Amino acid sequence: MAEIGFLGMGIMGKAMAVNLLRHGFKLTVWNRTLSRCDELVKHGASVKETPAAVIKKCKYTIGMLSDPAAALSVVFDKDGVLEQMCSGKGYIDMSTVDADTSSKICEAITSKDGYFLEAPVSGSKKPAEDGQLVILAAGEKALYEEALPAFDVMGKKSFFLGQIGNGAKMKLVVNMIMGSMMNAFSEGLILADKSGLDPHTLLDVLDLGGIANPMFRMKGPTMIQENYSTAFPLKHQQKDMRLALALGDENAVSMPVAAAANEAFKKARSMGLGDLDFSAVYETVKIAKDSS
Ligand SMILES: NC(=O)C1=CN([C@@H]2O[C@H](COP(=O)(O)OP(=O)(O)OC[C@H]3O[C@@H](n4cnc5c(N)ncnc54)[C@H](OP(=O)(O)O)[C@@H]3O)[C@@H](O)[C@H]2O)C=CC1
Ligand SMILES: O=CC(=O)O
Repeated sequence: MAEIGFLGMGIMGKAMAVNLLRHGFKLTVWNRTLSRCDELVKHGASVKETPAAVIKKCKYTIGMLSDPAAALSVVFDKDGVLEQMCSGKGYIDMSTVDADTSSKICEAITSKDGYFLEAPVSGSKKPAEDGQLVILAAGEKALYEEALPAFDVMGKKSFFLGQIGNGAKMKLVVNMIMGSMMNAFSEGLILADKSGLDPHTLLDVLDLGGIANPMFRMKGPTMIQENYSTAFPLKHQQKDMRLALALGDENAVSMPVAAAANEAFKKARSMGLGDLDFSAVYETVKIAKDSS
């Protein structure tokens, strides 16, 4: 089995890489903060000191980075992906970015005769650990097919959505809905509490009805306990709202609900909650309640 490169050992990258190693894939990994690769070595990964060195060694390489700036930096900066990209090699960016960022990366990779695929994922830390992600790929079909054995380990379902940008857009639409739902859910929890109802009973009622969903089921109990242990960092959810709103701008789609949700996530960031789980947006609603 050919060795796969993996750039970015954050919450998601690490979970996805460990899962691949557990299933017998050989990986060479890199992370900006190199010490974060130590745990991967214990699971059998090799480490290189630059993205370029990973690309040189591997037939194809996956990137899982925080945001557009990070995704671009890893490709274009000194010792980056582009330096060793050449014919026969592939790069798969699984970060959540906008279609423009993905197109810039695609153009640069293909100008070096390399293959490019964008493949953002739906699903958080636990689905990444369990290989239960939903993969939203677009771009070079041949690279998609080459990576399918790895996608089948990382995810429960992979979609090939056609031309570059479609995977990025699909991911932003999904996360725009998720961020808006999280805000409505937070308001509901407070409204129940303020009206003299038990929020736990609200969770039971929700779970039996037409709007039952895994997010309410998983996040509800921890939010009531004010436990925001990070699975999906709030700063990344706000980035996704911002990028989704920009997509709305481009297409003249009015999104007042998403715009309000974005404001709540911005407020949470200004309160220093950006590194907590995105469910910590609940704190912005609680403040209003506590001060009344
Ligand atoms: N967590 C989740 O539930 C999900 C996240 N996503 C998306 O996946 C991506 C990764 O998320 P997640 O793992 O949670 O994020 P983390 O914040 O845990 O990790 C971010 C990674 O990006 C690296 N990074 C940040 N800035 C730079 C830079 N300028 N140059 C090089 N590397 C950089 C970090 O390196 P360092 O360690 O050095 O800081 C780290 O490896 C994001 O786009 C996110 O929106 C998608 C689905 C679910
Ligand atoms: O991007 C986050 C997720 O849970 O999906």
